[in-house]
Amino acid sequence: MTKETIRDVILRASRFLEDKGIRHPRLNAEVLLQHVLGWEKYQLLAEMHMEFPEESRETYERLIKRRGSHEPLQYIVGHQEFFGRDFIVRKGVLIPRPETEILVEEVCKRKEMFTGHPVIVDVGTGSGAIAVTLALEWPEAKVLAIDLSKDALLVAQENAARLRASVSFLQGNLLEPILRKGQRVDVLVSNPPYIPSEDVQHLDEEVRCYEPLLALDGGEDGLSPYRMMVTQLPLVMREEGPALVAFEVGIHQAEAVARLIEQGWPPAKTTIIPDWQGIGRVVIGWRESINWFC
Ligand SMILES: C[S@@+](CC[C@H](N)C(=O)[O-])C[C@H]1O[C@@H](n2cnc3c(N)ncnc32)[C@H](O)[C@@H]1O
Repeated sequence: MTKETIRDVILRASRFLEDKGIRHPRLNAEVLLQHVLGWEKYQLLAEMHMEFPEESRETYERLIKRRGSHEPLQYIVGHQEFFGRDFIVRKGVLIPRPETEILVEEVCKRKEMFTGHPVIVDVGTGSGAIAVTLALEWPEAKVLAIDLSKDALLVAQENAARLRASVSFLQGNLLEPILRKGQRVDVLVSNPPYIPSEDVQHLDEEVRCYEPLLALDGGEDGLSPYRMMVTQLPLVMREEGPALVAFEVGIHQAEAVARLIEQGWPPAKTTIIPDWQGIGRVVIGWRESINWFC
């Protein structure tokens, strides 16, 4: 009997994944095989006609079955790239999304507003993608990161350690740990749960059945976490000097969140940053430096 080549096995796995309704089945089949064999993409392409290594068959078929049940690829391989760095992810923590890179980019663009060692807080840190990236991209800053979920904080701490980022992690409800410490901050950044409760049931199976509900459900209209945080802005933002708030928001939420910031934290100005599809994705609120001697 002729043995199967790597290409044969990939094609069979792709067909299986396609039947299960997985988007980009071939890419998924290849990435999972690279993961099992510990190979780079170029090695896989170069060795397509090689005989499939029998000792890897059981593991590969098990992973393909998991993917066929719509478990996210990132949970199976255990990592996701964010802002050019590799982050560990596993069940219990949201997989960082490319849209969130816009949030980080917009914060980094505004570094010049601040001098010295500004205090940044990332609320709902999840895998730590935002906090760790900001700590590495803005080394002068002191970065704090909060999450309600112990599981998320464990992953975030692991990511900070692996990527050698200096971040202080706190467990608690939104800004409560900061209020408890009496800490004032210069920059507040957050990608909170923002899906309206009713809409959670309509999310893709991959998200709905595998990613943590705590990371998704933003209450009745999806705006509850913003409302809570905005109410606390006057108590947590530094009283003088420049200050910045940057929120990632869901579809059709940008205007409402901008109004919440303007009303809850006068005299803040706001701007909305669209994503690549033109959807308002990031809301920035800022207060310029107040010169009390003018
Ligand atoms: C949408 S995820 C964002 C994760 C990560 N920052 C990212 O952008 O990939 C929201 C995060 O907020 C956390 N969270 C939800 N409710 C919270 C609360 N009341 N206080 C603190 N964190 C909360 C969740 O555990 C989750 O990690």
